[in-house]
Amino acid sequence: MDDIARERANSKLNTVEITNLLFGGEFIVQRMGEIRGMITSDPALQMRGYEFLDREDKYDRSVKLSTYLLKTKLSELGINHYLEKVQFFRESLGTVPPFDFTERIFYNTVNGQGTQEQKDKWLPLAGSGKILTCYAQTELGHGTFVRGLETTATYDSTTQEFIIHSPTLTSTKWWSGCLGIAATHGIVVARLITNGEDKGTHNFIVQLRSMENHEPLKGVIIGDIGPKFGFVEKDNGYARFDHFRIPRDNLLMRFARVDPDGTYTRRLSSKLGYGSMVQLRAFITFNTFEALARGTTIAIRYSVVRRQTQNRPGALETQLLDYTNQQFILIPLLATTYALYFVARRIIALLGETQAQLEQDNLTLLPEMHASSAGLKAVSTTAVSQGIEACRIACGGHGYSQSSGFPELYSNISASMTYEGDNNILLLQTARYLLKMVNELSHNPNHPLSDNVKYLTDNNCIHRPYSLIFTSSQQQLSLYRGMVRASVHRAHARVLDGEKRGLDTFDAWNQAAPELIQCAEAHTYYVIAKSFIESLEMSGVTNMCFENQRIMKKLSDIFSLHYMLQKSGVFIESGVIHGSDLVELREVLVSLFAEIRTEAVSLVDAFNYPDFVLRSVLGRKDGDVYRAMWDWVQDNPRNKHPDGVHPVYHKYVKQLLASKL
Ligand SMILES: CCCCCCCC/C=C\CCCCCCC/C=C/C(=O)SCCNC(=O)CCNC(=O)[C@H](O)C(C)(C)COP(=O)(O)OP(=O)(O)OC[C@H]1O[C@@H](n2cnc3c(N)ncnc32)[C@H](O)[C@@H]1OP(=O)(O)O
Ligand SMILES: Cc1cc2nc3c(=O)[nH]c(=O)nc-3n(C[C@H](O)[C@H](O)[C@H](O)COP(=O)(O)OP(=O)(O)OC[C@H]3O[C@@H](n4cnc5c(N)ncnc54)[C@H](O)[C@@H]3O)c2cc1C
Repeated sequence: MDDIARERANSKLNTVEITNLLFGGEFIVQRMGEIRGMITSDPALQMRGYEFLDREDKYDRSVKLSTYLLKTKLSELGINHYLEKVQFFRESLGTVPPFDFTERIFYNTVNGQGTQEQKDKWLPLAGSGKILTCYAQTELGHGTFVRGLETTATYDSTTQEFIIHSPTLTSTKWWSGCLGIAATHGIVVARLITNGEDKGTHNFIVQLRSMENHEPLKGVIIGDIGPKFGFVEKDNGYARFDHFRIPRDNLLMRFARVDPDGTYTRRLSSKLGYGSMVQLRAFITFNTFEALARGTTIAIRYSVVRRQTQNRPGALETQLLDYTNQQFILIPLLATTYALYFVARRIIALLGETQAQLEQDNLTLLPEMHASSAGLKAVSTTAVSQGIEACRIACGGHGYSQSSGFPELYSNISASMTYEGDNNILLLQTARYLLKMVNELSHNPNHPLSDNVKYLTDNNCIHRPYSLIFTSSQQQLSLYRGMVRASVHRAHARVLDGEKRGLDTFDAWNQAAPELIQCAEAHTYYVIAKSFIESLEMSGVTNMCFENQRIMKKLSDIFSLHYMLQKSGVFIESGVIHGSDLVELREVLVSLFAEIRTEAVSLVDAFNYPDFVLRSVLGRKDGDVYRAMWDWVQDNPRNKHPDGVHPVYHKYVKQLLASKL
C-alpha cells in the first residue's frame, strides 16, 4: 500500500459526514459532484497547459469560456441557481472570472441600495450577463478615505440628469475589476452635489460603453491598469469622466433621493451607502476558508507522500508530516481552516439578520455587523495569506513551482488583505467600536452589550485560574476574555493618556494605533475561537459520529491554544497566564498535533477538492506527485523544440559561444 492510501486506511474518521457538514448537506454535495462531472466531461473546459499561457492568452481563454458558459452551457445543463453558477464558473475557468459575476458587487449594490423599481430594471440585466458590470469606488488618490473621493455627480434639474465628472488627475477611478476591458456599466461612487450643496459620496449606475459596438461612450475614458502582483489576466481598470450625463434615476435611491427639482432627502444613516463593502467583507471570510482549505490540502497530502532523510539505519526515510516542525506549521493551519468555516457561517448569518432588520428600518445590528465583518475580514485574510505562504514553504522547492498551485493561490489571496479595505484600517474600525463600548459603559454600567463583547463586564475572567486546564474549552474562553478585556482597556488607556498629555483627538488615536490594532485582532481571535467552541454544540456537529466529534474538539483546542502560544506575551501581560505555564502549553499542543497527525489526510480529503479544481501536482489525491510533475513539464513550450534547441541559441548564443576570448 502506498503512503497516502495507508493514511486513509488508518483513519477512523467519517470523511463524508464532514464534507456534508461543510457544504450544506448530502444533497448539495451530490449536486456539486454532478456539476464537476459536467465540467470534466466537456473537452472545451480542460485546463491543461494553462500555466504556460501569457496574460493576453489567459484573458482570451477566460472570456471565451465565460461567454460559452453564459450563452450555451448553463441553460443547456439546467444550471440556474446562483451558487451552482458560481461553482460552475469558478471550477470550469480555474481562475478568477473575467466578468463581475461571482463577486456580484454591482448586483449586490443595486440589490441593497436600489429602490424596487431600480432592482426590477437592473438586476435581471446584471444577473443574466446582458450587461457586464463593475464597482468603481477607489480613485488614484483615495481608496481608504472614502469621504475624500473627488469624482462629482452634479444634479442639473433642467434636464433631470447628473453630470459625472473627474475634476483632477487623482479623481481618476482606479483598480475596479472588469472596468478595463469588459464592463458596459458600473456603480460609480461620486460626491452628490445638488442645489450647490455637496451631500457626500453616493452610488450611481453609469453606462460606460456602447451596447452596439462596445466603444467607450463619449465623455468616458477607460483603460486597463496593467499587470499586477496576482489576478494576472483580470482587467482591473481606470476611468475618467468629462461632464458625462446620466439620468436622475441612476442614483441608487433606497436611502437617499434627489427629487426632480433637486431637493435632497436621506433616510436612516449615511453609512448605509457603504453596505456593499460590509456584505462583501462577510463573504470574503468564507472565501478565506476555501483558500486555506486548498493550501492545507496540497501541503498535507504532499507531506505524507514526500519522504526526506533516513533517520534510522535500514528504515525508510521519514514522511515530512512526521517531523514535529512540519506539524507545528501545518496542523494549526488545518485547525484554522475549520475555525474559519464556522465563523464564516456565523458572520453570513449575522449579515442576514442585519439585512432583515434593515427591511424594518431598524439599524440596531449595523454597528456590530460593521465591526465584526471588518475584524473578521482583516484577521482571516492575513491569517490565510500568511498560512498559504507557510504551506508553500513547507513543500520545499517544489512548492515554488507554478505546478504546485501555490503561486496563483498566494498572489490572489494576498490581494484580499488590501481590497474591500486595507486590513489595518479595518482593525482600527473594530477598535473604534470596542472603545466606544468602553466609553458607553463608563457612562452607563448597564449599557446593553452584544454577546461578543460581554467580557467587558465579566469580572470572573481577569485572573489566572487556580487550576489551569488548557484543554477545557470553558477555560480557554475565560483566558481569552481576560486577555481581550485587558487589551481593550490598555488601548483605551493609551488614547486617554494621549488626550491627558494635550494631544488632539487625531494624535491621541494615532499614537495608540499599535494597541488599537492589537486589541481588535485579539477580540477577533476570541470571536473565532468562541464560534468554533460553540459550533461543537450545534446539531450538524453533534449528529456526527463520535470520532468526528472528538477530532473537531481537538481542532478547536489547537486553534485556541496555538494563538495563545503565538501571542503568549499578550496573555501574560494581561495576567491570565504566567510565563511558567508556557512549557505545559507547548506540551499540550505537541500531543494534540500527534493526535491530529493520523487524521490529517482525512481532514483535508473532507474539503472535497478534486484534482482538476485543486490544480496542484503536489496535492494530487492519489499522491502520484513525481509522475504528475514530469507530465506537467512536458507541456512546457520551452521543451517542445524538435531538435532540443531553443531559438535564442540561433539568435544570440551561437555568436557568443563562437566568439574568441
Ligand atoms: C453564499 C454566496 C457565495 C458568494 C460567493 C462569492 C464570494 C466572493 C468572495 C470573494 C471573492 C473575491 C473577489 C475579489 C473582488 C475584489 C473586489 C474589490 C472591491 C473593492 O475593493 S471596492 C473598494 C473597497 N474600499 C474600501 O473598503 C474602503 C475602506 N474604507 C472604508 O470602509 C471607510 O471609508 C472607513 C470605514 C475606513 C472610514 O469611513 P468614514 O471616514 O466615513 O468613517 P469614520 O469616520 O471612520 O466612522 C464614522 C462612523 O461610521 C461607522 N462606519 C464606518 N463604516 C461603516 C460601514 N461600512 N457600515 C456601518 N458603519 C460604518 C463607524 O463605525 C463610525 O461609527 P461611530 O461614529 O463610531 O458610531
Ligand atoms: C486586486 C484588487 C482589486 C480591487 N478591486 C477594486 C474594485 O473592484 N473596485 C474598487 O473600487 N476598488 C478596488 N480595489 C481597491 C482597494 O479597495 C483599495 O486599494 C483599498 O481599499 C486600499 O486603499 P488604498 O489603495 O487607497 O490604500 P491606502 O489608503 O493608500 O493605504 C496604504 C497604507 O496606508 C495606511 N493608511 C491609509 N490611511 C490610513 C489611516 N487613516 N490610518 C492609518 N493608516 C492608514 C494603510 O493601512 C496602508 O498600510 C482593488 C484593489 C486590489 C488590490
